[in-house]
Amino acid sequence: MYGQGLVITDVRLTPVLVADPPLLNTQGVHQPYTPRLIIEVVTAGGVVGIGETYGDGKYLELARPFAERLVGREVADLNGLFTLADEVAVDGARVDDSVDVGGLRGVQTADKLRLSVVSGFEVACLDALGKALGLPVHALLGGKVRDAVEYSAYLFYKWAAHPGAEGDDPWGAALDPAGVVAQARLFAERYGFSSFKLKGGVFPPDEEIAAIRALADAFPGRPLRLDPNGAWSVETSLKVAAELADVLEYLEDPALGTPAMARVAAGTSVPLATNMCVTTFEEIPEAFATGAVQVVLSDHHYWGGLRRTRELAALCRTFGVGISMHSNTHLGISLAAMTQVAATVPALDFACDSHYPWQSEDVLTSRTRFVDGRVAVTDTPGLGVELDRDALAVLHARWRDEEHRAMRERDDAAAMRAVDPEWVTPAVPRW
Ligand SMILES: O=C([O-])C(=O)C[C@H](O)[C@@H](O)C(=O)[O-]
Ligand SMILES: [Mg+2]
Repeated sequence: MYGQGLVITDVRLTPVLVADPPLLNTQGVHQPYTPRLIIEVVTAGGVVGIGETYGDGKYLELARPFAERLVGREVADLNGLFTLADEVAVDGARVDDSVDVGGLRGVQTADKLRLSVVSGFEVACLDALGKALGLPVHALLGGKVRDAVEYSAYLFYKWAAHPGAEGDDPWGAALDPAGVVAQARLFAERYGFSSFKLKGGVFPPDEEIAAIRALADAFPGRPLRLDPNGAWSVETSLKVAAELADVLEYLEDPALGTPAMARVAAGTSVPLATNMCVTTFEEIPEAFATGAVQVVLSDHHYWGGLRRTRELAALCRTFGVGISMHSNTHLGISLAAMTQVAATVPALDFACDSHYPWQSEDVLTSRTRFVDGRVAVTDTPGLGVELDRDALAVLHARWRDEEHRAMRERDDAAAMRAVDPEWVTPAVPRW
């Protein structure tokens, strides 16, 4: 025991549904609302630490028994979170080796499910510990090596609005090269981003090549990335890589799985990045030994938190592999967590991904700002952000609302069936 004040006396779990625009990916389209889980860890000393993670049913059913076990432990016992997680049984039906349908996030193992839950609690414990000690989270991780973290604009093909919605959303449609460039200009104007990632795998590769070319013309010399989420064959990947070699900073998950990625890597000088074939420590040896990836896009949610992200960074550095960050739909708590850990990683050579600009709603008292494409690293104790309980209540009420029950599970293919009743998740490779 370090001190009675650090003992966890209560854990609050609040699932929420967050508005999400109709962003297209190779599996379908984002639903109007997406689930997230907000975690609050309360200490005997009266400090509340906050964390955030995925909110679909398979995460909630692990988070609840995990939260019960946490009461009586200390927020400083971060290593203990992992042994505790092993005690929580994972329903075998939730686990298979296929790519996670909703999230395009690589394999779905029991361990990875557990880690995705632990990560939210680890962040909440770090926030509480930092607040109790008067230290920012980055100091608990060893200290920041930069004062701001650079993010990249995350461009999506999208419809003007969700089916049945009244009027267009503030972003409008982006379904061709001109639409993609217009969206990129909005990102550059509103947030100052200077690198751009396009979510691909939506249209035939030639159309996506044209979109990247249009971006290269509109933003000469800026880093560009294309990510079809494994939708292409090795041959198609090599063709796209050859056509865009002069403008791509990297190609992200062009083909599915480490062997296919290794074959692509062997045939191109364009670096390959992944958040699909290397998403667990177990997948690293094969991928690094075969040269399948040159950049790993970490996601602290599924790697098991901020300290595990630093372990991953050390491994990448050892093997000469770059590191940056993947992002899925997330709120400001996770953006703060990403920023705090990214601030501590020495060789962060690529702007990180963030969906945050697409999220018009948040559970914080003030939205986090991007200035010149960067988020400032705060020295405020903990994560440096504050929960807005009213906003949390509103988003939770939506989650409870029977009308939105179907949205509690993210399912991009189901959302697509609203306009194309025949739609099923496409077989891979799609092209
Ligand atoms: O590969 C990626 O970067 C992602 O998986 C990010 C998101 O899942 C994105 O594809 C999405 O939400 O449609
Ligand atoms: Mg990706």
